[in-house]
Amino acid sequence: MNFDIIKEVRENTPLIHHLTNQVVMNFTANGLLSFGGAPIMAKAEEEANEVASIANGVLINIGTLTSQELKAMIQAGKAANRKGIPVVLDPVGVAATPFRSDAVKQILKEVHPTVIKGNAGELAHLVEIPWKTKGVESIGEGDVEEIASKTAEIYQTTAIVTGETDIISTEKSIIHNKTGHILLTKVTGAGCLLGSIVTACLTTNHPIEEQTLSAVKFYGMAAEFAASQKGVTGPGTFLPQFIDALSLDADVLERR
Ligand SMILES: Nc1ncnc2c1ncn2[C@@H]1O[C@H](COP(=O)(O)OP(=O)(O)OP(=O)(O)O)[C@@H](O)[C@H]1O
Ligand SMILES: Cc1ncsc1CCO
Repeated sequence: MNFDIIKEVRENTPLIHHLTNQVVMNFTANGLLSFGGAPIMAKAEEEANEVASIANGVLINIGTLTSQELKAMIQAGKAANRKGIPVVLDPVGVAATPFRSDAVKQILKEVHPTVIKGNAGELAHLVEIPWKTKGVESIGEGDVEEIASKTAEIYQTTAIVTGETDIISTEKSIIHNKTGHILLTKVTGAGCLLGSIVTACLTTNHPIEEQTLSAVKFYGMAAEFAASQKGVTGPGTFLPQFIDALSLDADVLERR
């Protein structure tokens, strides 16, 4: 974990253009603000180019996708690629319907994501490995490393597969992260907010292995810290503590 990456995000407050789902917009904006970034939620095709061109990073999350939003995602992703700023793709629920699956194929044809992040079921679908899913959730079991490395290889990107152990695969390396807390699976959008935090970390000037590992590790440490706070008895009491913990220094979380 490279503490400088978290520090740099906070010094620079990168503007992150979110084309994300309706379920998690508010939670994501609050979580990113607490972490030290600047969120803007903008999903109209009419402004996709302009917003992406003033942003430092773009997050594309297809959780509640519509055909109109798909056009905006492609525009914003292409603008980000042209500008050379990071693009993170979170193919939420991609295995659930042909509409989502076709949409992600179209995005991947036109946009090159810096990182593809999702749970095992989502990324397994992208690399045609059979996996059990239930809506937006992954309920299967199997070789998660294979899913991560195939995603990285096929899409020439860095893959993050989230779960009890997060797996990061670049074209050259596989990294494991074990921080996290089971309560993250009991609140909606924990994966979605992580996508935003990963995007913010990608705006710093460090190797991608360090940026992605620092993001997932810090995020898991914040969850562990929040869950250990007095009065946390379940998902509802965990949430505000988690938002608070995202604003802390990494060494404070580590000393827990
Ligand atoms: N069993 C677990 N124990 C600890 N942490 C976990 C566990 N499962 C997932 N996490 C953590 O929860 C966060 C979200 O991962 P998850 O795989 O649940 O995302 P997701 O399915 O995309 O979530 P969502 O769709 O709700 O946004 C990650 O930081 C991950 O490390
Ligand atoms: C529950 C849900 N449905 C579509 S997006 C979303 C948020 C978590 O992925």
